Amino acid sequence: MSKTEEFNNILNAIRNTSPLVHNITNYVVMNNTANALLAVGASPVMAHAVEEVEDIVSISSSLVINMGTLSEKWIDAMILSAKKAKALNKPFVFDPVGVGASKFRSETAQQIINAAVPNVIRGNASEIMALAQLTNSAKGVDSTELSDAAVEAAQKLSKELNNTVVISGATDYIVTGDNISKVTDGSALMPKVTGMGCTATSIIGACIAVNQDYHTTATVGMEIMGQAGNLAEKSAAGPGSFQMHFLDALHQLK
Ligand SMILES: Nc1ncnc2c1ncn2[C@@H]1O[C@H](COP(=O)(O)OP(=O)(O)OP(=O)(O)O)[C@@H](O)[C@H]1O
Ligand SMILES: Cc1ncsc1CCO
Ligand SMILES: [Mg+2]
Repeated sequence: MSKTEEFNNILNAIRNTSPLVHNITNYVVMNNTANALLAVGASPVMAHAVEEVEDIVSISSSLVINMGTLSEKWIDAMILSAKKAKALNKPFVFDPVGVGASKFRSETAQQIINAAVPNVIRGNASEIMALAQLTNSAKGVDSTELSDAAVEAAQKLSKELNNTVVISGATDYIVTGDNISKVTDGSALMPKVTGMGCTATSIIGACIAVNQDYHTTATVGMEIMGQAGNLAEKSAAGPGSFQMHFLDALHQLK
């Protein structure tokens, strides 16, 4: 199947089936990511109470865990829901926001991965490098280039966990073992709006809900972000209007 066919199939499947995507995400981006999921055609639910997360996982088509604004109860909910997703074979994507910035975040990321290996992990280059160091007993990354070092780290992680690892940035790298895809679409205004990375993770959540070829679906997720970014940039005057036009672009994507 061509890249365009894959893109169309996955986007159409999201629009035709409106998969329920369960998000445990951070206070900063909850509204943005829920709106982005609606705009792309999915159905978001944000739920983080320990009393209900297992029920919500059970009725959802995929799970997104984002550790942006952690606290103890939320971590309990993340672990419960990750285990439930694994037990029910529900696709699960993890965003290790700020891993490496504090001991608390690093320990939490490790705990979540230990509870259930995410089918896809999406982070920026420094997060993916920090995560690879956590799970990795070997020392040092030889490359001097940040992106090369991050890709090497992603490959190590992906091979260790037997999953797909996405590094976002001006160029996105989607890494599944030795299989590496790149997405170069997108706008320089994207890192000027908070939570575009979190949005990327939730969009991947919508894609993996409809197709479990994780390398392909994660790549299509980043391609959706990139193409919507290209479109939004045409009408945006700055980060504020970009954010609005980005939602419209997700809705208008062909
Ligand atoms: N310079 C850039 N040019 C084009 N696209 C970019 C650029 N930087 C980031 N992006 C895109 O922006 C989105 C978010 O990626 P980024 O790496 O900024 O995430 P992040 O650091 O996790 O963000 P946040 O933590 O604010 O959610 C991705 O879709 C990525 O492709
Ligand atoms: C700014 C910020 N701080 C914690 S989570 C978050 C949203 C982007 O990841
Ligand atoms: Mg992020």
